[in-house]
Amino acid sequence: MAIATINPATGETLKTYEPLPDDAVDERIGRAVEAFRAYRLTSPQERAGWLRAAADVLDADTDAVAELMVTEMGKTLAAAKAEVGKCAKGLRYYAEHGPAMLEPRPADAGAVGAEDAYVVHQPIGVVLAVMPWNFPLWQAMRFAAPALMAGNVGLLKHASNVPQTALYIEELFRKAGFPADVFQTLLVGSKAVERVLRDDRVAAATLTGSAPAGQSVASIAGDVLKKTVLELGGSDPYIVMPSADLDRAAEVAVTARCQNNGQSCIAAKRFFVHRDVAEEFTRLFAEKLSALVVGDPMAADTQVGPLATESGREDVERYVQDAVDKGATVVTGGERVDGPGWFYRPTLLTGVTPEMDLYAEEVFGPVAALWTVDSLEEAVEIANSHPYGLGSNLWSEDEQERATFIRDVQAGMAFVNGMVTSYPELPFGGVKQSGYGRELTELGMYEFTNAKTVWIGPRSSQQAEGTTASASE
Ligand SMILES: O=CCCCC(=O)O
Repeated sequence: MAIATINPATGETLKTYEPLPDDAVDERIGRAVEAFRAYRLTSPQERAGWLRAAADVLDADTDAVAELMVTEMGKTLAAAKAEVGKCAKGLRYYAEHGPAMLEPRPADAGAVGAEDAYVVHQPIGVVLAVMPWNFPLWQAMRFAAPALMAGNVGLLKHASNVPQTALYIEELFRKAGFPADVFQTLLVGSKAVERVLRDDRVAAATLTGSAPAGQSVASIAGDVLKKTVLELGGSDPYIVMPSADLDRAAEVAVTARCQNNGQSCIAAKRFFVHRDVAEEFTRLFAEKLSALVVGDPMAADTQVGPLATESGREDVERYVQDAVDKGATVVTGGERVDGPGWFYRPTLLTGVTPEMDLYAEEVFGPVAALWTVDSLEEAVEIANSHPYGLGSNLWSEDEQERATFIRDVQAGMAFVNGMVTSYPELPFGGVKQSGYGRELTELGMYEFTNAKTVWIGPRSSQQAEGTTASASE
């Protein structure tokens, strides 16, 4: 894919970039290494100051950066502004809590015959971040805020369709006053990732993206024995039981499925509804989906903008057509919007069966697949049969059902009476083919630190004194 800004609302190519040649990439890695030499010695408080300054820069740049994201990948302007706000909040969160997370953790020195023993989290160096276009600012910040707080330096290989946002992120950290080259954007295609990851000067990598991209990065990293964190696809279940507030569950279902124009790894994609309430929930869900305003993402009243790429819309169309060919029913939507841009109508499908491609894959667009089930156990069993295990949602007032869901659902995140959302204050990540490792909180921060065990014995002088004292007793 060319490195270019192509407006998904019009299909117009606005700006193209030549990828950085290999020697320029090598030179930037060298600069990152130099930056790390000094940056690792800065105090957590200094880094917190720069993170706070970055949040202030974002506040000031909100309108410009939000418009840039809308132009590059088509999310609505309201969603883009909310994303900028979330990034500023995340930066401030790690500025406030990061220093405490990095305090040495004392161990039981007496139990190990030491005078002092503790664990100290030290930065590991240059971390490569391979990031997707769907939350072009937040996904990068979800990595950068804890990683920079910990004293690492970052190299960002962003998705090829958001080059201007990628360049803005480098500028953001520069404007915030971080030392030079602590965070650099590499405008390169995905083929360049292997070379960067194999470079001895790069310590680790994080990737948010597709399962195939994750497999590729994990296998290269395995070959050179480097740490990786992978946040891959999701096909989150959304289970609705008879005790749920159906109207609220349907309202949130619409947001959970259509957020970001349906293009989120943590979007609810498979809806399991108990037979007793299936008809009513389906009616409410379809009614609310079809009421969504689809259109120009810059317009204030738009709720669903275009898909980010032409090929992305073709994929969605293929999944829906395949399901319909194999017997699924389109309750609402099921078609593109005529005219320029890559718009697709919010869609509800029922009658989904295992033969359909969307059953075990991820549909990256506003398409909800609904199953009628007879019990929570049945819902969880079908949900768990999917290769992904990122987030999961349950709507129920029943304590026993909640406990069963939390215990049995195979997912990195379980949300009850709400929709899966990332918060700077909560760990984020999945299991199975959704990846491994965690982002955010101290768990995320520690992924890219060396948890160094420190054991300090008594000083020789003390030992000698102790020996003399006991000899004279
Ligand atoms: O595609 C993944 C979306 C994650 C969004 C988030 O972190 O909120």
